[in-house]
Amino acid sequence: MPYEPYDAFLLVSFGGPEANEDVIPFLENVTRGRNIPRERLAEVGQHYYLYDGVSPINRQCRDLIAAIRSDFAGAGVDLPVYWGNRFWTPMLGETVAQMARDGIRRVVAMATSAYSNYSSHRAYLDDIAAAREAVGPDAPEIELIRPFFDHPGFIEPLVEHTRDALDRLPEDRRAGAHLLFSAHSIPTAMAEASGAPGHAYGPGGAYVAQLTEVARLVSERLGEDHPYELVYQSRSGPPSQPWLEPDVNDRLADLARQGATAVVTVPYGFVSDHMEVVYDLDNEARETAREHGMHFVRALSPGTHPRFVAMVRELVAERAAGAEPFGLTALPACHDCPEGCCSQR
Ligand SMILES: CC1=C(CCC(=O)O)c2cc3nc(cc4[nH]c(cc5[nH]c(cc1n2)c(C)c5CCC(=O)O)c(CCC(=O)O)c4C)C(CCC(=O)O)=C3C
Ligand SMILES: [Fe+2]
Repeated sequence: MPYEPYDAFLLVSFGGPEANEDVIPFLENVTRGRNIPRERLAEVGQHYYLYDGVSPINRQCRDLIAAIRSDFAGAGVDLPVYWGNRFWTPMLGETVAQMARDGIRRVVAMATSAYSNYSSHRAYLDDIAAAREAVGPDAPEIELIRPFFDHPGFIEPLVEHTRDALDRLPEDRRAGAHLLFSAHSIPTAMAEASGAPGHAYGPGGAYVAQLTEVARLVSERLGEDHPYELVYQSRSGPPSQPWLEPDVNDRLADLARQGATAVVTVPYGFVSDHMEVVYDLDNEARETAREHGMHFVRALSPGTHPRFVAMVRELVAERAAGAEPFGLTALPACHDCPEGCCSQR
């Protein structure tokens, strides 16, 4: 049985290098037309070379696809699953061309990104539109499921993984351990332009409002009394351009000065433990914590948690039914970013 009205599911992700010789061409793809200093690029290249040029993100996409396929099969959802990346093979454009050759007409897609802002949402919609245009009139219709930041399928794995991380601290350090909810920094102008135009999200736009609510929800559901806060990581761009702060490393140093002895970082701005998590948290932030004599544990991101995988199917059903987006916060989430939504500034 096909799954009305769709005839395929498409995972759209970022892509990452899988060998040393992929690193520079990958970084060129990511930064084309972007204002990123050379030194930053050289530095980011080193993060990848440390892992023999292999980003974990493609393996994580393959694992997620395998989990989605078996979840679909178990629930009787008969949709072939395709995969296309914005910056590395399999490239989105080639996947859309393949779907056209396979006779696929209407596709439901998921971006590996939970929040609303230009880089996490609009850029995916724009790249899907460009890929369809390149294929021409035979290209399938492609609808994206909504940003899922406040769906229980995203929140519940985060709660569980935060609890697991707390359990990994020495027992006498657990009570009172600080939680640092970490998300990707973006330029403040991009943050302010995030979300639906005209909606009063407050300073930092939809992105900061969503991150603030999700940190509150996860720490509330944890049901333990840990001080928590929102921090940012992986800043890029020229120093003259303001990006969201505070940086995770700066906060770790402050907390140490204030007498904190144990910290759990929760990479809740990400769907999987890709390079920005394993390098920027597991290496850099861990080293900062070590220098300051603090215990440091990093929670897992949702990855292939069964609740997260089930969420994908639930959101496909939600989109198929044209139902109101269901979430655990009062923040609006649109299926299709309206015109002007999540614009760059
Ligand atoms: C919000 C956000 C997410 C999270 C949500 C989402 O997924 O959307 C994300 C994810 C990712 N970012 C990634 C890698 C990179 N991001 C870069 C640069 C940038 N990211 C930005 C934002 C985000 N990025 C921004 C505003 C820039 C500046 C340039 C621009 O204005 O667009 C650069 C260039 C070098 C540098 O500047 O760091 C690289 C290499 C990888 C792959 C990791 C791997 O290989 O495992 C992933 C999943
Ligand atoms: Fe990025």
